[in-house]
Amino acid sequence: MSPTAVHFGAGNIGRGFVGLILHRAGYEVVFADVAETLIDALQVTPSYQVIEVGLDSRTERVDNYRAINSRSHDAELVRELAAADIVTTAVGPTVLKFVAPTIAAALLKRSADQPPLAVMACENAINATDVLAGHIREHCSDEEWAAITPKAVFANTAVDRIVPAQAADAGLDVTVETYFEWAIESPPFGSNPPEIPDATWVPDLAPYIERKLFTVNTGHATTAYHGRLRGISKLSDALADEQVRAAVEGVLGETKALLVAKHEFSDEAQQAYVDKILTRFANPHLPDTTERVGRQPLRKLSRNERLIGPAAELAERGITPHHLLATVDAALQFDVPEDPESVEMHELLRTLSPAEATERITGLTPEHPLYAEVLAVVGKRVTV
Ligand SMILES: NC(=O)c1ccc[n+]([C@@H]2O[C@H](COP(=O)([O-])OP(=O)(O)OC[C@H]3O[C@@H](n4cnc5c(N)ncnc54)[C@H](O)[C@@H]3O)[C@@H](O)[C@H]2O)c1
Ligand SMILES: O=P(O)(O)OC[C@@H](O)[C@@H](O)[C@H](O)[C@H](O)CO
Repeated sequence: MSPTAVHFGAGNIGRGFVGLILHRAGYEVVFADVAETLIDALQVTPSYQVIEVGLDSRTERVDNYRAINSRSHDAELVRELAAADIVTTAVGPTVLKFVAPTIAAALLKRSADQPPLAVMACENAINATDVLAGHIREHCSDEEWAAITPKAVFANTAVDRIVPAQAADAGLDVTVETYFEWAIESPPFGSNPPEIPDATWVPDLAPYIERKLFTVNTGHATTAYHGRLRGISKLSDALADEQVRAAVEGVLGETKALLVAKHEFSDEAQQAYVDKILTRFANPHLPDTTERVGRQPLRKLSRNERLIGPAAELAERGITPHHLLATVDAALQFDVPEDPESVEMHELLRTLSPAEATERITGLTPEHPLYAEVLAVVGKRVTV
């Protein structure tokens, strides 16, 4: 019988990356999602395709999965999780708090004789699994938490594969880039890591997740926000624009300086990583958009995220990150009525003073060396 992995979030990265890699590793994947139509489709469709586009394009078929509606079938999901080998998430960092109660209930129900459940959040955020574990902790009494901890292994991960929003007529099939990396910290598992041949096991995740978030995602966000300001919709077209490209190379030069100073990456190795990423963004076969990549600007402008995170650390080292500040300015102008965070951001810029908006949006306070620079940028966009 196959081992079982329950995966929360059957969206783009869920089907196009985490589900695929777990399937390849021999797991029966149980997708859990709140989107009824998606779950209904998975329940009646025995397989879907992952279409990798770019150099070495190929198509893979994923089958041997089941699907559970996590909104209407929580009890069934708790039973499934209590018996599973792995649980992963790709729901978005702000949604982790909503899946935590179900995982907490399953761990309480799980027999102490079973091997521990491997818990791995696959979100674009630093230490997302620790955040999930924190939410699970909030749902437990001290006694319950003490009973749960031997029954789970919490491991942080960094996932990297560009999976754009899919065409309306794609069904369950997912178009993705050919590149992928799933880095998982190995120490929490001791000598017993789960069998996932495509994973990269690392002794310390911090350099990997920071390099990923502050290079791939900082560069991506910069392409999206500057591209959108110039009226460009397709991500690869945005990077082809001379001014956008200069902005992206500027921010990646700044984050390179930080990453090289902070971690054991040489200048050459980090530049090679940057160059590779720029070719990934430029992939013309990938139908990615500035709207998707810029989504949820309040999350992206928050204190430890891809823009303010590295900018703040550079300022703490005495460097003014002019290019990152220009991207913060472009992000504050991201105006997409269908994106609730974009709407909320403009509401904040309409109703708060520059100081209030700076603290509320970026989490920076007046003592921080970056504060004055960011206040000046926010001040230009406040319309009170
Ligand atoms: N798309 C990418 O290129 C990519 C790459 C790496 C990491 N990520 C990260 O993966 C996560 C998901 O991104 P995505 O692009 O797949 O988004 P997506 O919107 O395609 O998928 C998210 C899925 O989560 C589901 N969901 C929302 N709330 C839920 C809940 N309470 N319980 C269960 N399911 C719920 C949604 O219905 C949706 O199907 C994000 O953290 C993102 O940053 C995305
Ligand atoms: O998913 P987000 O909103 O955090 O960021 C948007 C994109 O930058 C992101 O999804 C990338 O495509 C992905 O992180 C590549 O690995």
